[in-house]
Amino acid sequence: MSEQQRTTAIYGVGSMGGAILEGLLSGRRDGDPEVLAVVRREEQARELDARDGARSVAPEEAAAQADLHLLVVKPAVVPELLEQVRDSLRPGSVVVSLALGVSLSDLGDLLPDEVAAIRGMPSTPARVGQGMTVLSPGASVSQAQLDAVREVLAATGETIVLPETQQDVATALSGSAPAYFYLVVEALVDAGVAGGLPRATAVELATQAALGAGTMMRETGEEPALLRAAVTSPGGSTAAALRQLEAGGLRETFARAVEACARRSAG
Ligand SMILES: NC(=O)C1=CN([C@@H]2O[C@H](COP(=O)(O)OP(=O)(O)OC[C@H]3O[C@@H](n4cnc5c(N)ncnc54)[C@H](OP(=O)(O)O)[C@@H]3O)[C@@H](O)[C@H]2O)C=CC1
Ligand SMILES: O=C(O)[C@@H]1CCC=N1
Repeated sequence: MSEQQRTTAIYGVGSMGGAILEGLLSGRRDGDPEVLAVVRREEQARELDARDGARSVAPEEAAAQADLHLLVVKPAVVPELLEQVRDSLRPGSVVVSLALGVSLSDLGDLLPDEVAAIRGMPSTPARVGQGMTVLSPGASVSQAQLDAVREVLAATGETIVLPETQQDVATALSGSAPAYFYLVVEALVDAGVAGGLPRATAVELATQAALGAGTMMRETGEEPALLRAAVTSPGGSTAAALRQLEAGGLRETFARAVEACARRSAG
């Protein structure tokens, strides 16, 4: 995949594929190739064609034209899609499967030898350039191909390379994890409303607390436990709240949630 002429195709523009597409489009510079999108519905194709920088194409056309193929269909659709496009894929191109539980071994069985495969796990904050994609490259992926994939995905947020054996638990801490944080904010908002706050105010306060806590962790690099201790004044309100969360089994509940998520990813 050359640095200059890199065409990306996205197969499946649903929740996750749509988020990646938005991230890629917002990072697109003048002169960059269009992002090719493979969708099934006419109406969705028309909407995409109306977007600057995107073009809907048939699967075989995407396969023949793109250097980087991002599969963002449901896991069960991956085999039939690759069956459809495998003979059109160009040698030297890279397929990144972003589907839960689809292994490098599965991809190897479905792809020609001269097409490299990467297993990945993205997250929906890709839509606002704050995603994380966990990448596990197959044995035939060159450093140049991996670098090129990371460079394209940079428009959607961070990337990290991990061994495939860590993909299932990484999914529990990354791809699925935004949902846990939304649930926490939802629960806080409901509690705030019960305490008398207008809903919009409760949403604003809880969202800013989430954003502030995330930014503090990222920018200070401090252990979360230390940051939490700094909020917890002796004999104060935070200590009273944390005691209730611990009594409610928060840590054990998260441990079980992560185990269940990883188990589901492992199939
Ligand atoms: N949602 C998330 O946060 C994350 C999802 N993923 C992975 O992303 C993948 C998609 O998940 P998600 O976006 O949530 O699911 P969605 O159901 O929202 O999206 C799937 C999309 O694939 C489309 N599709 C189905 N078959 C084809 C086909 N043959 N060719 C082209 N498009 C097709 C569907 O189109 P139509 O609407 O017409 O049926 C739909 O738009 C899954 O494999 C999931 O594991 C990974 C990490 C996070
Ligand atoms: O729930 C799912 O299966 C997908 C994979 C990770 C996040 N969403």
